[in-house]
Amino acid sequence: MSGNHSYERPRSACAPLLVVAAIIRGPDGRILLSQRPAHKHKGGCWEFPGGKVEQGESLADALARELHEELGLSVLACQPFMTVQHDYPELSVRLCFREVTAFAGQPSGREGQPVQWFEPAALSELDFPEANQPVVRGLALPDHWLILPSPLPTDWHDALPRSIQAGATLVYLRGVSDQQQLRELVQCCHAHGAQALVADDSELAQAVGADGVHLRHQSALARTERPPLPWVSVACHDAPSLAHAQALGADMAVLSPVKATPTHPEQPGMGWAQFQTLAEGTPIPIYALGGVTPEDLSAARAAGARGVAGIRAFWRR
Ligand SMILES: Nc1nc2c([nH]c(=O)n2[C@@H]2O[C@H](COP(=O)(O)OP(=O)(O)OP(=O)(O)O)[C@@H](O)[C@H]2O)c(=O)[nH]1
Repeated sequence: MSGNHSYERPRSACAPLLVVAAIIRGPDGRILLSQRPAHKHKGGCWEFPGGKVEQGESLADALARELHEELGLSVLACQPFMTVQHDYPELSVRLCFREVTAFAGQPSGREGQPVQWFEPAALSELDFPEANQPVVRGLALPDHWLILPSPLPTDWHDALPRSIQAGATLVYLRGVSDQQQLRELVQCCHAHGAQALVADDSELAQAVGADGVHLRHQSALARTERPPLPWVSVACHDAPSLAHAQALGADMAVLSPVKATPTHPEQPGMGWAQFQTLAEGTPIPIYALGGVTPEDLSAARAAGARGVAGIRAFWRR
């Protein structure tokens, strides 16, 4: 904690307040949260432990300092998770979330703040600062998103479970028109612990037992309401489509193309810098698509993505 407890928007500059916050998972998968003191901005809300980055301090140093001061923990390893920019009426914040993958010490609220471990599924019931919503939703999503190759490879009975086991626990079942085959694909996803989305059609999703829909670009633009399903994703290419995904109440967006792909070599790709600008302006978990492989996860996270999506590079034959 720094000594300055004021949270008024600085009069001279409107640069967002830079904050680093930690997603700390215990060995049992629960997540550590602390409760903000009543007198502070967003007092009484649960938060991911952290605080303001001081002048000249790196994010890693700020995180290490805050977790030591607030919880008595030493950070041994961490990686970017998501970056969220949010405008409260009274101040703008740029929240850099880091996933702490190794730490030493027993956490305790060293400043008298309540701290508690929560099951990930319990987070959606808690009162968080508004800026945290994309992260709370993002925590329920996987790092990897698999888009089914089309036409469906004949060896899918082996390759789909292998791809899910490699981490793609969200699967977009595209390009399959046969309902019976779609049902089998959904069952295969569920049997291996993955959720399944179908393209655009919520009635079809319900008929085949899928968990949601992925709205293609034009189909999303033609809608004014969110389909009534647990998961809704939207294909986006620019700021207006991301804004529309947000207005629909989508749970996530897939932003493409990040890089040129063999199928669309004429499209140059927006690159990570533009991706970052778009992702940070959008309060929805965003997946990077287009010439991206599972190995791009760190670059994608550093650019504010929740994860990476793809076809061939995510398909394990
Ligand atoms: N630490 C933390 N801050 C958050 C989260 N979400 C969120 O909107 N914030 C906002 O980010 C800002 C962080 O400031 P802070 O009060 O925690 O900073 P600090 O530890 O340096 O405290 P200080 O005021 O005692 O110097 C606050 O405006 C807070 O409302 C979160 O999950 N964790």
